Amino acid sequence: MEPTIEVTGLRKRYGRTVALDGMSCTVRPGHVTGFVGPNGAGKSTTMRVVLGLAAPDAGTALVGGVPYRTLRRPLTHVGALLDAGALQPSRSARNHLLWLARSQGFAARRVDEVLEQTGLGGAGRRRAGGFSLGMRQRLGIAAALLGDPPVLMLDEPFNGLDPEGIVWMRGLLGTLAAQGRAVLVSSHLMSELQHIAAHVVIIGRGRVLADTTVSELLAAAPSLEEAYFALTRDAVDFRGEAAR
Ligand SMILES: Nc1ncnc2c1ncn2[C@@H]1O[C@H](COP(=O)(O)OP(=O)(O)OP(=O)(O)O)[C@@H](O)[C@H]1O
Repeated sequence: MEPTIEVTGLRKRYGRTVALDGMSCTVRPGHVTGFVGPNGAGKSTTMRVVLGLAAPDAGTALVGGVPYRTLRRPLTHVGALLDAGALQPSRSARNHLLWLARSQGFAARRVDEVLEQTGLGGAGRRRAGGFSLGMRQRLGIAAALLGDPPVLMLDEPFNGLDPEGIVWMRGLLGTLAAQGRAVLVSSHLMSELQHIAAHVVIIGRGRVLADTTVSELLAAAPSLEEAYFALTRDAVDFRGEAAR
């Protein structure tokens, strides 16, 4: 499977709210692609549509050229971190991952590998409900890595991480991309993206405002943050909703 995410002409309304308004972009392998935009711009909705968790009103979303729902053993194709809080609180971290692994026919050994890889080796038997936000993020990453997928889609993976966790996450994302995977990372932390992303898709009000390399943006603006502000000035969702 070619590690790509291709989104074409996605439209999605929730009642009167236009969440996606013709979203199109392609995420390619070998580098981290940053996915940024103001609150409510449509980042999570795009990711949910790619994963088949929300149905678009129009348009297509393909992973490696096919819709996610047609993938057999999907975790071997796409690893996703959408909501790190989405776990059974009474289950241990290890059992949470074992349950996922069994559903996909992975060996239990793989669970221990991803626990180690995410720094949770010593916490695997602790109740996930008692985890800090940063630990939940790590557990969410562990789940995303379980199937060793060529495509990763991570919604705000830096959330809740302490400084050591942030450095670790930077390194991990760089390694995953260098291994030839397609890595899509949404974040509001422009300075973080400037560190790790080679490509950025900037969105506003459900559509793409810029889909370009970080170096191209930095050639026109002193920082990624300033480039972002210039592009999104008129696309702040909850303050501009009436203008739609
Ligand atoms: N299930 C839903 N029901 C109703 N409205 C929704 C739903 N999901 C998303 N929306 C709306 O769709 C728009 C896009 O939301 P989305 O969560 O995709 O944005 P986002 O870019 O991820 O924002 P944030 O940066 O705040 O996480 C918002 O106006 C949001 O309120």
